[in-house]
Amino acid sequence: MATVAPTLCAMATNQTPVPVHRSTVRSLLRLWPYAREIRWRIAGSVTAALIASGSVLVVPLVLRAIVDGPIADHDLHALWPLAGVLLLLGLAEAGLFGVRRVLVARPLARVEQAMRGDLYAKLQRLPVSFHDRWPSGQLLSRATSDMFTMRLFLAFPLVFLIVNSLVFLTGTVLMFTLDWRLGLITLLPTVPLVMLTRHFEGKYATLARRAQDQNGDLATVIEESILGIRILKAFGRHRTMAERFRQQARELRGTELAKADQLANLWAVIVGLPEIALGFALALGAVRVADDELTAGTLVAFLSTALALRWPVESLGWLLAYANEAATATDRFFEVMDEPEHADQPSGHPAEADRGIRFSDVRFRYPDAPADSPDLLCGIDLHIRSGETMALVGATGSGKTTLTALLPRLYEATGGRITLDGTDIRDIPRQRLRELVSVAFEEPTLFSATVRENVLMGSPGADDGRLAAALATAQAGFVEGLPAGADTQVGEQGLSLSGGQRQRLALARAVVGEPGFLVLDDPLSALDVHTESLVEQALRRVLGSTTALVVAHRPSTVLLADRVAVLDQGRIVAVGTHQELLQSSPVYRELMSGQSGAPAAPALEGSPA
Ligand SMILES: Nc1ncnc2c1ncn2[C@@H]1O[C@H](COP(=O)(O)OP(=O)(O)OP(=O)(O)O)[C@@H](O)[C@H]1O
Repeated sequence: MATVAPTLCAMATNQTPVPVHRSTVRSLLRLWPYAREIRWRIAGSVTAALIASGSVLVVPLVLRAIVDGPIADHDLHALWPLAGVLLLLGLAEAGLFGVRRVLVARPLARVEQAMRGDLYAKLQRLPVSFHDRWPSGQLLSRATSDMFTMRLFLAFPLVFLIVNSLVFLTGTVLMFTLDWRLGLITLLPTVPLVMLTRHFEGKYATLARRAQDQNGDLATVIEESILGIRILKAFGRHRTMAERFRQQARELRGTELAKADQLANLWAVIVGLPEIALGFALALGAVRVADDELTAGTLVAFLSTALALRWPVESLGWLLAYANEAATATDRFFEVMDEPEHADQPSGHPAEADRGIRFSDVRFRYPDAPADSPDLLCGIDLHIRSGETMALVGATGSGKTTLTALLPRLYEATGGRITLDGTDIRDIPRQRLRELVSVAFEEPTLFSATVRENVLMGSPGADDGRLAAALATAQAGFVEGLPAGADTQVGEQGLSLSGGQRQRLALARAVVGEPGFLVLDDPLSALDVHTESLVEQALRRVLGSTTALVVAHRPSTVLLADRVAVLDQGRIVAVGTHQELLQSSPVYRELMSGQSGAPAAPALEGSPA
């Protein structure tokens, strides 16, 4: 038995991530590693769109030939071949735009799949502390709407930003070739347009980012409302939640309207200025045709070219807007992908010879804990001998769940070391560590899958015999009564099962792999007294062949353990058998008498202690 005097933990500082700002182009360039695989297809798509758009620019030249030739000469026979050329140009344009779409549609779906797969894998690898910080809706919107925005950018705006710029340049050269004076007039609005789009880009990028973040917040509210629907209804809080939803939706609508406002202003200028310039060019052109300085055919060709350039210029507004949205979506995607993962690095400490689980001067604080608050765990020293079951007791909020989460490295200890059979857990590859250490938490999470899949998650290779044994240990006989037995689908988060049933399946999942080390966080809390005692009997057999740490809120759970450790003010203040602690530890006595947030204990006669 050991008793340690509690002392207050030292303060530590909080860390917050620093946001990174990039230009639109730099952000979009980060998509290259994904787009590289289909670069030839994108190039093919650009080429097809370029030829199709180029064919539009040939039309004015054919028109000039028609006006100055067959029409001026009243020669109908010469008209038909030229009309045929116009028809062929139209067909080629339509066909090539179709080819462009075919070239990229499927490969881009693969790119999106790869990016989403990488994001999902990254989310799986990131530590629990990351998931504590990020609302799930923000992650959801990154994996869905942002992904869609990036794919659409690669499919359409990227291609047409390149194609339309080249068409604009070629068309401008053509207009200057036809008549440089008219060309100059038509080109005049370019200068104010360039300045305006630069100004627009900055403003629109801010709004696009805000809208995407608000989308994520909205997704969080919806997700919480659906997952927590029972609580909301039970407490009559659905109206409050609905108001929160409406508020978020209003904010998002406001931002979307502000975006539309910006785009409308830009569009008005982009469409308006060139039209005015074209009006002047038309007036000057008509005067010059009247003065015989220009042929009517050339004027028609010039005006058709200018009109053909309307689409490349007008599309600029929304192409830029879309590029901005894609850039912010890319930033949001890489904000997650850039998050550091904890590497499985060797600690450099020599392996200890002692077996079992050993916590040595282990410290921990949550990353988002207030800077002036003390560490939650501040020097945990505890040895659970090999094959021993140790109960962990402490007042509510004392950090018991947190301490157990350090063992499978769901959180990283901020100081000290934890060893399994003498090996520092940081020296054990994460995958292997989680095979060695099985966990069942107080709040049992089940996935939308069959009972079998949920339980075998704890040991993917296990056969039906092991599954049946684990279900028997957890007294989960109710599974046989389910419509398809172990192959019955349990709903999202197992909502179709009762709390006690879910808890038993989570327990079965923890024991199915016959783990060397077992961590149970109050595993029997949702069971009725009869089932609890049956599970205890079966669990005792499992605990006999493993080294276990069991968080105990109830005296009956303490009975499962060989020894008990008392957690108080961030430290283990006493370790011993139940009887020893009742005599020597005032904190334990207080906890067991139910005066410190823990349930009252009977005398616990007959305890294994
Ligand atoms: N993810 C988190 N981020 C920040 N603080 C947390 C987080 N999880 C828990 N805490 C805080 O850490 C403290 C200890 O929590 P923990 O769940 O470990 O206590 P516990 O002893 O298991 O409590 P209980 O007996 O009620 O289950 C609490 O004050 C809690 O608010």
